[in-house]
Amino acid sequence: MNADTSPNTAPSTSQPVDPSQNTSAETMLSVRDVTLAFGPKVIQHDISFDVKRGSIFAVMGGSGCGKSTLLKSMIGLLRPAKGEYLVGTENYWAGGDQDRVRIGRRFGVLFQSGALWSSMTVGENVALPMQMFTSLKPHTIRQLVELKLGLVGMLHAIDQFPSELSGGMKKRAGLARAMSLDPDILFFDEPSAGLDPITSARLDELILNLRDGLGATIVLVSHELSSLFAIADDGIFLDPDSKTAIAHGSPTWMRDHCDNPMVHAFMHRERTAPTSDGDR
Ligand SMILES: Nc1ncnc2c1ncn2[C@@H]1O[C@H](COP(=O)(O)OP(=O)(O)OP(=O)(O)O)[C@@H](O)[C@H]1O
Repeated sequence: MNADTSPNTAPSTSQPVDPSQNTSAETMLSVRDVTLAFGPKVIQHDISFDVKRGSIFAVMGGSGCGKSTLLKSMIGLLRPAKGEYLVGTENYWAGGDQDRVRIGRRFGVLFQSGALWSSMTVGENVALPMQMFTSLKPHTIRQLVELKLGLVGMLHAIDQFPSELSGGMKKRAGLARAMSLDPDILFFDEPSAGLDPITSARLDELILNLRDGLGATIVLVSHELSSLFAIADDGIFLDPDSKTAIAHGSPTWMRDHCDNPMVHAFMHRERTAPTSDGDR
């Protein structure tokens, strides 16, 4: 991302920006001057960035800075106090509920826990969005479920219940369900949380395969540095003190070239001084 001031690409603040970003790729999601708040409590303000088609975009920052709040807002669970989200050319919050439901169908979400229905098999979990939102016939749904589970290496577990799965398998099954309706954008909340390093590395590989093999566009929240360096093409770093973005670029660029002390410390796993909110 360069410091271009065209409305499609420019962060509104003067944070350090990675100059190596591909600004010509199609923008799938544009976050424009967004402020997030719970009542009078502002969590982040004036956040702007673009997510490009076929890229992996990471929302980064220390604990409590507002990563999950931003993700929640991007998937339509929290209306921003100010600013807008453009999904392709559509303004997510500008229309009515029906418009939001329609646009939201273009999103697939993988929650931290996998969020599978415990009383349904893996196959039934993946089939559910298709049964709810399409008029596909049962045998077509079954074929699609098998396809999605095959993509994440979980076809063998189609008839198992979530309680029979390991943490990594639950994530994979959750991923298959997130892809159930062929979303334009996948959102992952801490995909590696709770996984051992090997399982986490396998999940990273799978996420890269989805990007490279299917051209998936992915937005994720993570503070797993090894995972961020391995998979993310672009990202934003949120600061809990100034309550806005303080760097914009790939995690490797932030690690190697960003001289903001907070970003540098985070990317190099250094301790920073406790802030007013305590030692995060
Ligand atoms: N429903 C809510 N009402 C009021 N404040 C909230 C609410 N949800 C989150 N917050 C506050 O918003 C801030 C950001 O929380 P959030 O969970 O988005 O941070 P995070 O960066 O995702 O943290 P972590 O990395 O620890 O998961 C925190 O101060 C939190 O207490």
